[in-house]
Amino acid sequence: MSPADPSPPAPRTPDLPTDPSGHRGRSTPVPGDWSAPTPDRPVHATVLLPGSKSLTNRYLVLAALAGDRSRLRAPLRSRDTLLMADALRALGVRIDDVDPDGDVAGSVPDWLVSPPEHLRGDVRIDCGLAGTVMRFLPAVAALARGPVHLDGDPQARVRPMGPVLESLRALGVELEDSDGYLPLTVHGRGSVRGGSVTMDASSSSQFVSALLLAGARYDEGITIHHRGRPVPSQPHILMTVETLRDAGALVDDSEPDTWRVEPSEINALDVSIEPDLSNAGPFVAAALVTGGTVRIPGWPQYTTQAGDLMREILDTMGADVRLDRHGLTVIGSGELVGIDIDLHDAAELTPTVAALAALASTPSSIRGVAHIRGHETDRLAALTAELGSLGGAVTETEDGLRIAPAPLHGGRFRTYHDHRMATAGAIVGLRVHGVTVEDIETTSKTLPDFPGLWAGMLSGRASVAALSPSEEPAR
Ligand SMILES: O=C(O)C1=C[C@@H](OP(=O)(O)O)[C@@H](O)[C@H](O)C1
Ligand SMILES: C=C(OP(=O)(O)O)C(=O)O
Repeated sequence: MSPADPSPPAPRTPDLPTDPSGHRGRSTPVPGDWSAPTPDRPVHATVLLPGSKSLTNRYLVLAALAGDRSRLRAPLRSRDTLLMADALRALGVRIDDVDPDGDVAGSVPDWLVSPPEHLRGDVRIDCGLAGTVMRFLPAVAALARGPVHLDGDPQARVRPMGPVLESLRALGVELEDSDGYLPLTVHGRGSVRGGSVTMDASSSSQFVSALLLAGARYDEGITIHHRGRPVPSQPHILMTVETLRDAGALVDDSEPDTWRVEPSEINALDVSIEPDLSNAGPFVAAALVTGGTVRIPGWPQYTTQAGDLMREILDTMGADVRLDRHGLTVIGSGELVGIDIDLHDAAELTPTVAALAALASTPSSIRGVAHIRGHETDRLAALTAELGSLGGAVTETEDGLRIAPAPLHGGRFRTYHDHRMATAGAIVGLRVHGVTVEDIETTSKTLPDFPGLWAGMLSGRASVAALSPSEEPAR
């Protein structure tokens, strides 16, 4: 549990959910909306999920800064990782598709990443709405030779970046920003002095990860001290530390709120990317909601992914959850109870847990996630508005949500350019007829073809294999 987590600095102009008609409650479906399927029987499926966004983008950055060519096996190819790859290509990194070794069913090409001798400047980088791109790349761009301009989607311009930018300045980097936000220009000089810096990382763990990932290549390495309210999403910092160690960097994370990376070469990597466990959330949730069975092959037995917390969440909310060396199996009983949980360490799961909570038979409380007001949208306001518009009894608190049981009805679920809002709408639709989701394509931020995967899970098509009855784990 994290200590009380009142609001960290809010995004500049929060993308507050407002209905253009000025009305709360049911809004009318719009042509092009996605009709969330409501299955008439329990789901029984094995779902092959693509790689982790967070691991793919960390390994891409490290491979770009390495001394030799790296191989990323089964990387995620979604908007966030393709933007990262394109940004690194613009800086002079070569990234080629190669066939994976062996004929692995459902596999995607590997990436071979060849770093240039020097990163080049005079380039423009589109960050889209990717926190990992907009936060990680300024620290990399500082090593380029020449100016690097970064901008993104209109919603990206309100996501906080100030602490990472101020820290770079303190480490000797020249940059022009928009008062702590995109757009910005980093004037790369080919090297960065580095050293010690104190920052407030209470609005995003990505500020710490950004400096750590590039810090081994700074002349004096980097030491980061955090001062402020607790840093959220801490498993993501451990992920950064472990990926750096995979690349041979010396990292000291033994002191709370302090991280040190020694200056060193970054070794070439040959790594397999784990499936994305946060993206697995809505799929394993389907077992709980429908009283079925969903199996995710390749769910790691050890991981730094925050999404691994789904196992505990589903167990608490009523599922039978089994992890073995083949992967994860979640078996729903038809019962779905509420949860009282601090999601400070796994904040990106909030929309999934909130959707489950709205379907639960007892009340729920989600705490410790004030900072997700600066995620893709103000997720606390968005979830309150959208679950509420379907009849949900949702109260926004200073650092989370309280959700009481209430009969839900169909209606339009707006998504605010937020992939996890879209998948939250899909979860509710599993049990509530007539839910339509606005802009389902926004899921492509971290998941290629979510509608296809979802339909496949419900019907046994595509890259999803229905379990034969003999394979079904005993209840
Ligand atoms: O470093 C990363 O890959 C991420 C860190 C977390 O960000 P916050 O610390 O801003 O929550 C997480 O929510 C995000 O989805 C991915
Ligand atoms: C917060 C998220 O993304 P980002 O990496 O853009 O911060 C998320 O994926 O839930």
